This record gives sequence, C-alpha cells and structure tokens, in this order.
Amino acid sequence: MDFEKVAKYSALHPKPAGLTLQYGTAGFRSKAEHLDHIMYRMGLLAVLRSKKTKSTIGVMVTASHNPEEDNGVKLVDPLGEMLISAWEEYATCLTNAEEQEIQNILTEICQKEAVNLHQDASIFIGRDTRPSSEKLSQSVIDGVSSLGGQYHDYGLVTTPQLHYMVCCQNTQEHYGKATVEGYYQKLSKAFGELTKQASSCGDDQRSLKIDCANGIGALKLKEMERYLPKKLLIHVYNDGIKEKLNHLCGADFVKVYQKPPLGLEIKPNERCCSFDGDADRIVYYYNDTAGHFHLLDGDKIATLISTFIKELLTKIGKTLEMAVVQTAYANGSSTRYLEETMKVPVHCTKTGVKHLHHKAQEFDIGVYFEANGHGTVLFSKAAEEKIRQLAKEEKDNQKREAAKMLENIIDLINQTVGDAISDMLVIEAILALKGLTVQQWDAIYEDLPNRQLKVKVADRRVIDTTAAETRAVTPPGLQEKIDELVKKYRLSRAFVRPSGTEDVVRVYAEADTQVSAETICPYSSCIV
Ligand SMILES: CC(=O)N[C@H]1[C@@H](OP(=O)(O)O)O[C@H](CO)[C@@H](O)[C@@H]1O
Ligand SMILES: [Mg+2]
Repeated sequence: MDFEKVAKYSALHPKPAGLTLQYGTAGFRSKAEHLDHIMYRMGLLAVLRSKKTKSTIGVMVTASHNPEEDNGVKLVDPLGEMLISAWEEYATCLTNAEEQEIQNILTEICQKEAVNLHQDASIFIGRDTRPSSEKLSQSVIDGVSSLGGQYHDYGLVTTPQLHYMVCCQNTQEHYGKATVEGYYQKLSKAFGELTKQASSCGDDQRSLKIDCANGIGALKLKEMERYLPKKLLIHVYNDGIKEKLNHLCGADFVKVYQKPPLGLEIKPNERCCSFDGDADRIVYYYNDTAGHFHLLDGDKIATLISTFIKELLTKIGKTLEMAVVQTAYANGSSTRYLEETMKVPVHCTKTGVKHLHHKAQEFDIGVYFEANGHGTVLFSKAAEEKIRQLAKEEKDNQKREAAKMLENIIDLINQTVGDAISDMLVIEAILALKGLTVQQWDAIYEDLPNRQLKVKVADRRVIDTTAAETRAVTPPGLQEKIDELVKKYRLSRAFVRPSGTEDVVRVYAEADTQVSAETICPYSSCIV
C-alpha cells in the first residue's frame, strides 16, 4: 500500500472535528457538507473489498429519499447485494478514525481479512442528481486512485442500475451487459416478450403517470422510452427541471403522508406511481370518483406479483417453493391475505433490504417487499434452470407458454435489488396480462387503517428490539405499556424502533379504524 499517497490525499479530505457517523440501514447519510472525508475513505475501503473478493465493487453516491441537501454513500458487493455486515463495521471504524489512524486501520482490515494487496482492484461508481453528488463522487475516485484501484465512473445512474452493472461484470456478463444500454435492452426485450399475449387495450388502460421525485428516475426513464414497446404509454412528471428533489413528492412522501405528490394532477381512476430519489422504490395510487386517495404500496405489489407467479407455477405443474418476505411495517391485511387466502408462507425480517434479501434467498422463489415499495423477486439458480429448460423443451403448449412467462419475469426483474423501473414494468405487464385495472388490483384485499410517526428523542439507542423489531426489550416497561394499549382496540398492533437512517424513533400502529390507529400512534409516542 502506498501510505504516503493515502496520507497526502487524506489531508485533502479532512474529517470535521467531532463528527461520528455509522454505516446504517442504507450506508452513510448526512448533510452533504459532512461527507467529503467519508466518500474518500469509502473509495479506500472499496479497493480493499475488491481485492478481498477478487471482484468489482460498486460505490453509489446517493441519499435516496432524503432532502436534496443531504447525501450519502453505499457499497455494493459482487453480486449486486448490499455490503456484508462485517465490512459495515470496518466502514464505520474507518470513517470515524482520525487522519493519523487511517494507515493502521487499513492495515488491520487487510490482516484480519487476509487481503492480497497485489490483487487488482476494480470499482464501479454511480451517483444521483443531487447538486453535491458530482463533487462527492470525485472524492470517492480520489480514494480509489490513491490505493491504485481501477475505476469506471458511470456518472448519473439509478441505484439499481449500478447494482445491476456490478452483477453483470462479476458474472462475466452472464446476467447481462454491464452498461446502461444493456440494462435498457434486457428489460425492454423481456417486457416486450412478456406482454405479447396481452390483449390490446385502449389508451386509458395503457397510460401510466409517473412521479419521478425530481430525481434520476426521470432522466433514465426518458432514456429508456425509445427501447420500450409502444404498448405502454408513460408520462413522466416531477422530472427535476423545475422543482427540488423529493420535495413534497416521491414514493416516500406518498407512502408516509398517504396523499398524492405535488406536480401531478390525477383524474379519477387514473393509474399513477411514484419513484423515490434514486429510483429503487415504487408505490402506485389512484383517486376514485369520489376523490378518495388509494395507495397500493409494497404489500399490494408483493401480493400482485406473487399471485401471478403462483398461477404460473400451478400451470407448469412443478413444485417450486415460493415465499413472501415482509417487515413489521407490512399491513396486517396483506399478511393475512397471503397466508390464509393464497396459502403462501410469509416471513418477517428486520427493516432494511439486506435482511429481506437474505431471507428471500432461502427459497426457490422469494418475493420480498418493504411496505414502502422497495423489493424484488429472487429465483434460486436451480429454479431458474428448471424454468428455462421447460420454456425451451416442454412439449405441452400451455405449460411451455407459462414457463416462458416465468422466464421473462426472471429477465425483467432486477434480482440484485429493488428497482422502481423494473418493478414498474413487471407490474404493468401483469396488469395487462390479467386485464386488471388499478381498482381491481386494489380490491384484492383491504388495508387495515394505519399510522406511522417519527419521534425525536434524546438518544434513540435506548430502544432495543427483538422479534424482527416487533417488540421492545428496552427501556424496561415500554413494551408492557404498548401491549396494554393495543389490547383496547380491534385488530390492532403497534411497535416502536429506532430508525437506522434518521435520528428518530419510528412508531407504527394499525387497527380496525383510522381513528383507533391514530389514537394508538400519538399515544405510543407519548410513552416513548
Ligand atoms: C419504515 C421505513 O420505511 N424504513 C425505511 C428506512 O429505514 P429506517 O431504518 O426505518 O430509517 O430507510 C431504509 C433505507 O432506505 C429502508 O430500507 C426502510 O424501509
Ligand atoms: Mg431509495
């Protein structure tokens, strides 16, 4: 390691005194002006991770749905997954170190992980549209270069595009071409094939209004449009030309406030969706003729996709084990519907995509979605091979066609991570094939009324949880109080947990009526 170079460059990316940050649910996030040294150091760490795994590693500069003034960074592991937890700790340690300690920490990581320093390192870098992102990604490049790593700067890309390209590169392009164009081509082809059998429908049914949160999703959708078959008429809103990123719009805003975004006029029954700031989340919605807003969140998406896949599995007559993975934020109605009506096993993990992703990997087909709209479908290698073989060789026409549809779903879904563009295309294809309107999709089950709150407390770490974050173990007495309160309402459930991305405690409650859910929710926050 050329420590002289590292020391020289570290001094150009100084750490603000007294600042400590943690690699949280989605990497580091903070005000953009606090992040320069972190970007540099994540460049260094990415080089070590690349040498350790002998693979290309991704570095994405984004703070997703956070305000425009914030920024963040996360590392992408070889198959496009989130960074493994042991290295999250190294990331935290390296980030919080004083400048003169950097050399020791890097050496320690190399020793612990038996990193071969002679191994080449390759890093893929991407960034979102925040004004601060370009300079910050330059700092990542400084980090990579000062440890002698090679890099490819993809510039402006969605988070899932970067994950996708890392996976393509490390599978010798078995997963696809490691370019943005390759991504458009693969997805558009699969979408075209999949929707071939959909009966043609009127412009109303083909139209989709998309709120892009004034972020990267707008740019990338516009680029992709020319690859997509004309069966889908997309209309992009909140494209970032006039308004601020995530301001009163985007998937997070729509989900949390349960209302439409600014900048998008909705006519009754029009199908609309919102991406978040880095286009890895999506939620759908519409206004009914009475003007009532209806949200179709990650739970409704998981239900739609798993219903469709289950029907195809029945048609091909093969026993492939499918499960749905959710978090505690999943609406109780969705879990009940999946388990009791659809007879699909449901598993609950802690919040954060990496937890859901790992659980979903245990099944032949694992559908995972956070209620906020982040999710995807994972197919095991064996399941994928079986499906592709049936699609090619099966003699029975109906079975072969069903296998082909599954094969196209495999190619259309971004298996590396939740992807708003890819999820949108999967949903649009399913709606077209099943001839479902957004209202019919919504009517599959009725959400239990719910409320989510953020509460500022002096130290959110006083709350520790268990049972996939559904129960608080500390501070003493808190869970008992919640239990007592929840008992008073029908179909009710509530929990509190410290956020992994913001300095707040999150409170969630659901019950048989909105009034009950809202009564529990502020009350629970008083207990906190
Ligand atoms: C309730 C909620 O929506 N939590 C979000 C949020 O995590 P918190 O740890 O709750 O702050 O950001 C994560 C990263 O984007 C996302 O994975 C997660 O679902
Ligand atoms: Mg995001």
